[in-house]
Amino acid sequence: MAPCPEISYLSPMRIYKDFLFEAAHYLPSAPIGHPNSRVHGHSFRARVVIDGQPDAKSGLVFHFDDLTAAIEEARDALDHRLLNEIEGLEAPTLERISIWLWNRLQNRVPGLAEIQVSRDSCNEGCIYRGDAPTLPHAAE
Ligand SMILES: Nc1nc2c(c(=O)[nH]1)N=C([C@H](O)[C@H](O)COP(=O)(O)OP(=O)(O)OP(=O)(O)O)CN2
Ligand SMILES: [Zn+2]
Repeated sequence: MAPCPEISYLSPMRIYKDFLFEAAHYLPSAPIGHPNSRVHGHSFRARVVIDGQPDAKSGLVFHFDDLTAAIEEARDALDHRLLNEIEGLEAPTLERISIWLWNRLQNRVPGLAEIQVSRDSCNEGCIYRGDAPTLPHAAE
């Protein structure tokens, strides 16, 4: 039977690495006077997930040293910054940060499957799995 094109193949092996960054932002779409419209800071947690099969010889899907190097470059661009000043993050929501990280890492991380960005302090997060069919923007 032919596979259903709407259900993507899920690899049986996933590896991931988490990293933290602290950053300031404001949400330009917030109403004037709302706390979200003023500069404030968050502690963010991000997770980079890779799908793949372990190499027959090395046993590795992707070496964590190489993943760490890619992450460090992206983390350095975010940590202790005003996110709104970063190209592509003019509206720095969890959703936009997830997309930004995906775009930043996809050429350096083979098998990139998912980016998660969360704020543990308020139990909120975003999971992004890369380019997908365009969805309506509920908040616009
Ligand atoms: N869908 C989304 N909604 C909101 C986002 C977002 O990224 N995606 N972001 C915000 C603001 O960043 C807002 O500052 C979050 O505020 P809140 O949930 O009240 O959390 P705190 O400011 O209390 O966070 P602390 O880190 O605990 O100070 C709003 N909506
Ligand atoms: Zn905020």
